[in-house]
Amino acid sequence: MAAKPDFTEKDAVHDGGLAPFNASDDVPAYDAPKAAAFEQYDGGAPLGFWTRMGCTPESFKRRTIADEANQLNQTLKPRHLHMIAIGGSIGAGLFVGSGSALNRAGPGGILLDYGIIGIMIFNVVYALGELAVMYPVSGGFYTYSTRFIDPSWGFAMGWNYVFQWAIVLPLELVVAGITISYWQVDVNVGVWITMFLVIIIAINVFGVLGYGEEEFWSSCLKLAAIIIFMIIGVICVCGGGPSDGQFSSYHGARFFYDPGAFANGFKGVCAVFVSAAFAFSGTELVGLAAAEAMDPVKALPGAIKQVFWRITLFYILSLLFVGLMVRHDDDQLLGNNPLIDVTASPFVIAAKNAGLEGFDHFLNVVIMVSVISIGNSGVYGGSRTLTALAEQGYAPKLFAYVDRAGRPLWSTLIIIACGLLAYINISSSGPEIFDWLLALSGLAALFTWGSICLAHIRFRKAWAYHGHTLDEIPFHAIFGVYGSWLGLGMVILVLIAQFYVAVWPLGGGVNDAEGFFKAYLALPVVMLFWICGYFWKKTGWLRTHQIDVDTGRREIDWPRIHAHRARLSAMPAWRRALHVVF
Ligand SMILES: NC(=[NH2+])NCCC[C@H](N)C(=O)O
Repeated sequence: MAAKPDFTEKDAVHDGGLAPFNASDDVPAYDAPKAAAFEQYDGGAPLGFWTRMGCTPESFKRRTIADEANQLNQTLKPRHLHMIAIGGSIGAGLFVGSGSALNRAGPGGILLDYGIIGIMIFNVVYALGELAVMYPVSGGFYTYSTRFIDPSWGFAMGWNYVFQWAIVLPLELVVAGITISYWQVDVNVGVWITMFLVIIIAINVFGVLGYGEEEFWSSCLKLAAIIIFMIIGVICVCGGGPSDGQFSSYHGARFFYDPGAFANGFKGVCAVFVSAAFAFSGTELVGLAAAEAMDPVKALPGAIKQVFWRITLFYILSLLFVGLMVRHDDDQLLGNNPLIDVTASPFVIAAKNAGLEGFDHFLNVVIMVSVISIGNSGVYGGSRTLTALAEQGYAPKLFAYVDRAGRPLWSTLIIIACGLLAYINISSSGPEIFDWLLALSGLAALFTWGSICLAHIRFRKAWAYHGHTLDEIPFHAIFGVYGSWLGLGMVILVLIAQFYVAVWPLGGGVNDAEGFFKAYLALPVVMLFWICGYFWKKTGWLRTHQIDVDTGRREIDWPRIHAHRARLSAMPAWRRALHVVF
């Protein structure tokens, strides 16, 4: 192993009295958890259980704990982070939206689309992990853009992220309401929307723990559903389906030949990138949640590795089976709205075609739970980012208020208030408005990911410039800076592909202005924020020598890391390879 890197002063503190390295630990344990103290005390006074849970009037008072940079709780356990990485914010985009994607691109096309976005997000999450282990983030990874790219761009990215989630919440509430109509209950969707909104408010009373626990269980449910779906898929494709269904004899990959692997050729593939991006968006939340974890340095690398499973199991394998079991020219795929009409879910259609009684109902429940969980992720992601913006002076100070239960009170309330937009869907112009919201949020995610990659690239450059070595980085992005270049390059290509279909849409001809902006609205929105940020902060692109890589670095327990690295390099190659993905 390489020589011990230059220690910072902070690290020197750790050189005495270290806990012995625990060889049975599978993930590196770098620094000691400092969570418990935040839980029990606030400004010196011990808090009661219900106050910490956010249920007493006392909980709503302003928190005044010592760590000024992070007033949030640090209570998420590794299991929460792991499940957030595996299944957090998977929902309508995958379960329902993939139907219209299949229709537009064909089974081979969607594999290509989701595969490309998958490789992109894989690199994004690793880049984010490397940065988050180095620099503790309190509530917003857009701060990496501020620090390493350009403060005005950081401003734009922060607000862009808040808006993405603020508009996703009402969207998910509507989808949840519509899942119920699958059972043909004769009750106005407004009633269901209200009910789901109340559920989300109730979860948020418990702050980050409510979010963590809800994501944990809903991800378990999603994981179970996907695994069941794939087992059924294997059986059906091999011909073991019920005798009254489509899969009673060997089926194989025939839909890849007839009607074909690609539906609209190259253009079809280009047209589906944004739907795929929408389905993947939220994967980056694990980096945000790290700020509220007990021991992020230990838990985050482990959680980040789960993203590989998320991409392969949830997206690639499940869509492979979808493509094997549903014809891309199946009329049922043409729902009223690509995301909102649950009957157009290819998972439901596959089960129906197989003649499996009841599976569609089960999937419908899964979809309903997932979309509520994403609504909740929306409240989480939006409120934390808004709080961080306020702390940095990029948003009104009011939103920096964190109460004694560790909840960013006003930011949470304002994002929940955006959920009320769901009711406009009930009016006749509702679906039209939703098309716009959807277009906005899918593309917006691409800007977030691109800037995470760019921030990582800039960080590595400045890191070397200031004379640091790679050994001083506790957790490395798996493909290093090349991974981030790949991620960034893919984001740019996808933006170009989307531009191409925005101008020359699938149906043929040239798009009108409305159609173009529907497909590309996020760009002017981001640009607007960027310009506002520029006039406000009056700063531009940061030169390498201007980038400060030392302030606010996490205290790292180096001897432990060295012990861990030594242990790793002593392993046989196959175990090291396994260690990369498990
Ligand atoms: N920030 C966002 N664009 N969030 C949207 C999350 C959508 C979620 N991935 C889904 O499949 O429904």
